Amino acid sequence: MFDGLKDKLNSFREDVEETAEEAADDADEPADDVDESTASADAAETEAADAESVAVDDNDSDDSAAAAAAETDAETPSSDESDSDDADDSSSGPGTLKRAAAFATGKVIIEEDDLEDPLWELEMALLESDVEMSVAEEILDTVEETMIGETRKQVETTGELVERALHDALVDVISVGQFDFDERIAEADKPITIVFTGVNGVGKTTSIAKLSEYLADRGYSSVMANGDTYRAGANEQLQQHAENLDRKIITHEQGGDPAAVIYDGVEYAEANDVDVVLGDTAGRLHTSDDLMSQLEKIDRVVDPDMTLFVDEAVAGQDAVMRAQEFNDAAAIDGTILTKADVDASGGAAISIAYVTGKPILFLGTGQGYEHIEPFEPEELVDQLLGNDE
Ligand SMILES: Nc1nc2c(ncn2[C@@H]2O[C@H](COP(=O)(O)OP(=O)(O)OP(=O)(O)O)[C@@H](O)[C@H]2O)c(=O)[nH]1
Repeated sequence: MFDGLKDKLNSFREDVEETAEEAADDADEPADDVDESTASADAAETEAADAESVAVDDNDSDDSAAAAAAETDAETPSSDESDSDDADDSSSGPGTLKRAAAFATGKVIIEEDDLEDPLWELEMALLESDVEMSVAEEILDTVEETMIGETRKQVETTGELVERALHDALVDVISVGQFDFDERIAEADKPITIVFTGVNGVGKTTSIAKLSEYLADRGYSSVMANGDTYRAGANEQLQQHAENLDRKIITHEQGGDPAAVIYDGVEYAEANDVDVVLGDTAGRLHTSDDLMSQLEKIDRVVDPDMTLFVDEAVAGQDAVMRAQEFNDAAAIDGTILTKADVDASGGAAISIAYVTGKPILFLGTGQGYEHIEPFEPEELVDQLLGNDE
């Protein structure tokens, strides 16, 4: 699950560790930066250093080459300005002095310049993983804030600092709006009505069945109500799950009023002491306006206790966009993200809560009825950072 994202976060950590090591080496060994003999370099040596400075422009990470180039540039009037600027930054600027002073007292500093490349790489990695833009920016800001200018005793390694920064940044965006689903169910007056929204084919019907089983495991009875009266075959599909699980199902004819079906589900639950009504809805109508006005009608007629949006993790940015649209139209309370077991990117899992302001409550992790897991932000982040092994 989310292995691609996991790899990318890991390479960010390695990048920063490498950069910090180089920075610490520079601070520790200032003598390496300046070789007196270079000051009297003849024309041939100057040429060689110029060649090096070109290489430095191509690859900023070679600080000692930049320092050598700077020294030669100082002696060579024909050198261009930008070369010496580069060198100043990396070898003799106030940053290096500060860093050297900190290092001498057993502390390490990571500066903005050190992080520029790794952060850029991280941003690209997050976007490639389908993390939504505003979410990626929030993560980068938190990581940068945590790391830059942080002077710390060497009891915390760079690796640990990066991990703390990534952990905090990811938990911040993933846990937006989080609440305890089980507690909400336990405390609510029965019957509780939960309506499921989302487009067709993402695992909505299967998720209703899984949730019915999840509730049964916790001692709650449930009835299914098929409010997807639009799609041919929807009754049969939910019926099949109800039969498999031995649950009562309420259906109307195709083309009927979805609000009326779910209303009947509530009446049935009240009359038969059933704890939870699980109401499916259409994932597609003639127009999205029709779809949204249908959801509004269900809201008016049934006043559900919870509206859960269902989408598949593998849809990435599309799932994030749809979550936003459905939330705008029907004020969702949370998301069930299916097919997490076959999603490498993790972008939807990282982005949906931040974008909608409503939490992911469950992950679908397979095709079996037992394959539904409460969403635990801390656990997911530990897993992404490889701390669960
Ligand atoms: N791997 C995996 N497959 C899943 C998961 N959830 C659902 N599926 C599969 O996805 C397919 C579609 O699921 P459905 O529940 O039929 O989809 P749906 O959204 O209800 O479709 P409509 O009823 O058309 O809205 C089925 O083959 C499910 O077994 C999951 O968490 N992981």
